[in-house]
Amino acid sequence: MAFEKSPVSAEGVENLVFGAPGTLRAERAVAELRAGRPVVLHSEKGDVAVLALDTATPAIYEAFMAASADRGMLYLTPPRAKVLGLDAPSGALVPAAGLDYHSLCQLGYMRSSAAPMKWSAGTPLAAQSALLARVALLLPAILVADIQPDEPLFSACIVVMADDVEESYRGAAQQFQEVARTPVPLKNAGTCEFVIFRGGFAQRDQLAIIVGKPDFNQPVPVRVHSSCITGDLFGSLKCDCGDQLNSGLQILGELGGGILLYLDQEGRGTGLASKMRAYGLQHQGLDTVDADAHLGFGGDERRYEAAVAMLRGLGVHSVELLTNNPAKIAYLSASGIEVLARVPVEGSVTTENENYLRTKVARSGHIMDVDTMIERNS
Ligand SMILES: Nc1nc2c(ncn2[C@@H]2O[C@H](COP(=O)(O)OP(=O)(O)OP(=O)(O)O)[C@@H](O)[C@H]2O)c(=O)[nH]1
Ligand SMILES: [Zn+2]
Repeated sequence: MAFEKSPVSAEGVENLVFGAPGTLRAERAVAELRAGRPVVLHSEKGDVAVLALDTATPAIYEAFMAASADRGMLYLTPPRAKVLGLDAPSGALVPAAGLDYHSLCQLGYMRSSAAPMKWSAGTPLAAQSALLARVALLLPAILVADIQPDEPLFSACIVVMADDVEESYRGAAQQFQEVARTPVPLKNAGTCEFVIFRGGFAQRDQLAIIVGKPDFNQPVPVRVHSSCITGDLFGSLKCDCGDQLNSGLQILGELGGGILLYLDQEGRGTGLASKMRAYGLQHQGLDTVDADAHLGFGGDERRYEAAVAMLRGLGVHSVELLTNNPAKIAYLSASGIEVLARVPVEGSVTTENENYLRTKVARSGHIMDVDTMIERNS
């Protein structure tokens, strides 16, 4: 049979090759920020040049301030502003002119910092810029400078539309494709099927592990587990993640099979570097939530679009969720995955993780009874 080629427009080719343009811009901007280069965020209300402190250097900072005629402002996210004692529910903007790079970092994310004397309320554009830095797995401490759309000194920068980042989490941008599926024999869970998905914003490969032979016509037991390299891989005693990973796999087997989604979301979505910085602050006596707030992060920065897309890709619409975290149940339910039951997944309590577990209950609403867990272990 003759194969008829359909003509492809230039725009069609671009979409075919590069994906949705908004997502592409956001992904390029993320790469630029990680490389320590500024990007421009554009909205109808104006443009801002953005620089992430995490990857900048004193020289880049000085060049940024010179190019923006000293208009650079340090954006403090709402949690960071609160840590500094500011009443700033939308975050705060602090003029950077006159501050050297070290003082700026001090104010942006370090522990011993006094509240700034001069500040104004944060803007939506600054908040979107900080979101971009977070997606880049950088601290949300950023510099923003109002610029003209045609400002020549920033003309080489990648321009992102203000809505690109949030849009990238939605709709077509969240399509995942299964790229590999293979059996892997696991020590404690028998031979499982490892399914690799690719897609979504930032294009990280994600892993679904099918334990046993779950019945996909019934609610499927599912564990949505966020990566914790310290706990899962190295057996760190500071958290319960490694235990939860193992008991999660075991419970799935006992329930007749199920799925474990292993999400690339180190440090509750803040990234490994920020998690280790937070550990540094925890060694100084802060709890897990306050340590993250010092760095400018909210209590939990994770999103579960990838989990929802993978479940859909596997043909799962109704689940029994293995978790102690009500936020996971709420997120999946709001995304159209029916959560019919919750199955608790507990790790063991150690001297090193007891406070962490109690903080999860007291400040993050996790459903756990730490005292009963201690009694059961003893
Ligand atoms: N920022 C930060 N992240 C941490 C810390 N300790 C562990 N984590 C991360 O916390 C997340 C824990 O993931 P999960 O076990 O899936 O989630 P959970 O919120 O405990 O919920 P359930 O285990 O389902 O009850 C992982 O991303 C870890 O890397 C910490 O002290 N600070
Ligand atoms: Zn952990």
